Amino acid sequence: MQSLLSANDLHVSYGAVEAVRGVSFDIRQGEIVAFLGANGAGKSSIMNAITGLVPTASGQVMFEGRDITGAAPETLAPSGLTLSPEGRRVFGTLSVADNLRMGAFALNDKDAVEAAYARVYELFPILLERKDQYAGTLSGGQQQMLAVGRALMSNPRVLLLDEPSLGLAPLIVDQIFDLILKLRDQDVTLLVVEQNVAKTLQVADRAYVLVNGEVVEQGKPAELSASGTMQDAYLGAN
Ligand SMILES: Nc1ncnc2c1ncn2[C@@H]1O[C@H](COP(=O)(O)OP(=O)(O)OP(=O)(O)O)[C@@H](O)[C@H]1O
Repeated sequence: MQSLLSANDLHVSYGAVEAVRGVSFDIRQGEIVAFLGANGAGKSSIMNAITGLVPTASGQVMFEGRDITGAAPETLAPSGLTLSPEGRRVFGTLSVADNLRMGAFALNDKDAVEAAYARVYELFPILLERKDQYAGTLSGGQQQMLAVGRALMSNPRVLLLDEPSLGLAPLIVDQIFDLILKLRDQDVTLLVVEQNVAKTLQVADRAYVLVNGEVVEQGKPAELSASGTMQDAYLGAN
């Protein structure tokens, strides 16, 4: 399979804090790849560096054969790479439909926008039901669906999901993981950061385990679960 998104020796620093220390990865078309690790392991920093939200200190990020290191976030969505950030940052005083519309800024014709709405409303019927409601009045799970829906409005080929199940009730968590599988069936390649290790390993094709900003292990879920590294990663051992 062809490499779609990759990083080579990626470093991210915040002043003296070295959050990401020489991370390399390679994601191929059609894969669901997970980044796992304890709080502060550097997962969000990797996602944010890929999408230009935080500066890359050194290293290289490639997307579809192009060097996108340090590219501005607004240039990436039009090229097919979109992040659904941690914390469901929806605009509470805008309607559900208007929140979705913001995700479609990269689409330049009305038919494409309508098709994107139709796809998101089919994936999340509750958003259609609530389309005129202020996003701030949605439940946590619905706001998460809106955040993912907004990212999907740009028709990404690669979708980065940062902690999509965080703080959600078990039933909604199951829906989020079902959605990840459904999106893969729609040819979306997924990079998922998660703390819900068990669920994530049920859907992921491969995972990278991070400790203190470094990849300590990678492989297929069955290989990882069999080793003690995962446990160490979550206990914060290094
Ligand atoms: N804006 C920032 N300024 C300073 N330090 C930061 C900043 N963002 C993250 N860090 C630090 O960088 C390290 C990695 O954080 P990051 O958020 O990438 O980890 P994470 O694995 O995503 O954790 P979490 O699961 O808690 O979101 C942590 O030590 C964190 O405190």
